[in-house]
Amino acid sequence: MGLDVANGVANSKVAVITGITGQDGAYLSELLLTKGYTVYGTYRRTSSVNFWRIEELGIEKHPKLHLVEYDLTDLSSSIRLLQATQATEVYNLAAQSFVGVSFDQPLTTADITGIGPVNLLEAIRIVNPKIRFYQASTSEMFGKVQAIPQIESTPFYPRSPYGVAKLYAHWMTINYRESYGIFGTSGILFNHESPLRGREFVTRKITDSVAKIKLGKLDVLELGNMDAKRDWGYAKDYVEGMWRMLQADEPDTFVLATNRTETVRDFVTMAFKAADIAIDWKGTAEAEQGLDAKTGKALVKINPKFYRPAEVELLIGNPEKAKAKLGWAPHTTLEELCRMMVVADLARNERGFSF
Ligand SMILES: Nc1nc2c(ncn2[C@@H]2O[C@H](COP(=O)(O)OP(=O)(O)O[C@H]3O[C@H](CO)[C@@H](O)[C@H](O)[C@@H]3O)[C@@H](O)[C@H]2O)c(=O)[nH]1
Repeated sequence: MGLDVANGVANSKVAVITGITGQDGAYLSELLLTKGYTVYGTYRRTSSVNFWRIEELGIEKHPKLHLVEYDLTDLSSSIRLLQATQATEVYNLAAQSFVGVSFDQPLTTADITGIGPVNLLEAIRIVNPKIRFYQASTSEMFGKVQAIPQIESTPFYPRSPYGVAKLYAHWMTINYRESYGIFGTSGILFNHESPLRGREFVTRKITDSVAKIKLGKLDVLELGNMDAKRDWGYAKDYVEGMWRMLQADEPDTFVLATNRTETVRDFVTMAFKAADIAIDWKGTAEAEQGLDAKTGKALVKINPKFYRPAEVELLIGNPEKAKAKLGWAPHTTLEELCRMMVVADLARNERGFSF
């Protein structure tokens, strides 16, 4: 039994976190280890598995962190995982999580992101129905939003194969809760970012590019739809919310968000500002450019290849329920988050880091 550092008591809790190589998997592992959990973090066999995130957090050699090869699309693998680990909590963070890719790979996305979680729910039903299950649902399920701001009861209207797949898994979690009494909780998380974000997502693409431009390693940042509005929070705040959801008395559905929305363009301006570069926006629609206010040099351009077949134009969530029932609130402003990411990417680019 480990010592729960936060509460000073013995902790025999065992968590399985699928998707340990991702941003949320890394932060959640760090959080649960500090709480004394034994953590089994799963990763998928690929030719180049990369643990740079848990290495950056310095937890890759933690004695209570075990890395396990596992495939979410395989039921027998899911059953063996729960039997072997004796898990008390399962956090399903594994997914094909890039919205843009889901338009090119809709069936793979459906398999991993939609049906994958049902393998875990079935495994829980078979191995130990008392295991608590967290499903990483998403604000992408709101898609073409039916109300502003979005809350737990807002009707869904997904706009991507990824959003549709996530919605299936979301309802299956609720269905297993209602049908079999499984503690299946779904967190509808709005966009959450950090220095550990992958560069395929827009915020990190921006902060990494801004750092490269500042250091003279890149001329121009090319983006798609800069009018899209997102409710961006800090991933570290959000994994705390996931953990709180599984400590509640009852399984439920919760929105985690900041209740503030900004355009991609605003985030670009903010990121350049964090690197002491002022941007002037010129032109309209496809011809829009961001110019260096001092030199007039083009630093940002639209490239239509980054547009999506269908777009989610506006997301903004109200986390009132999580606040009232879980005592959860975001603690990091978008300006602080953006600056943290730019500073990290400046340091990384200076030392030639490439993830
Ligand atoms: N990735 C990317 N997005 C761009 C670009 N240019 C504009 N965008 C716009 O930036 C917005 C955010 O894109 P992403 O950062 O890729 O995130 P997302 O599509 O909102 O999805 C993320 O958040 C979801 C929660 O709402 C998550 O579920 C999902 O896995 C992912 O983390 C989208 O409207 C996208 O069209 C670009 O060059 N790259």
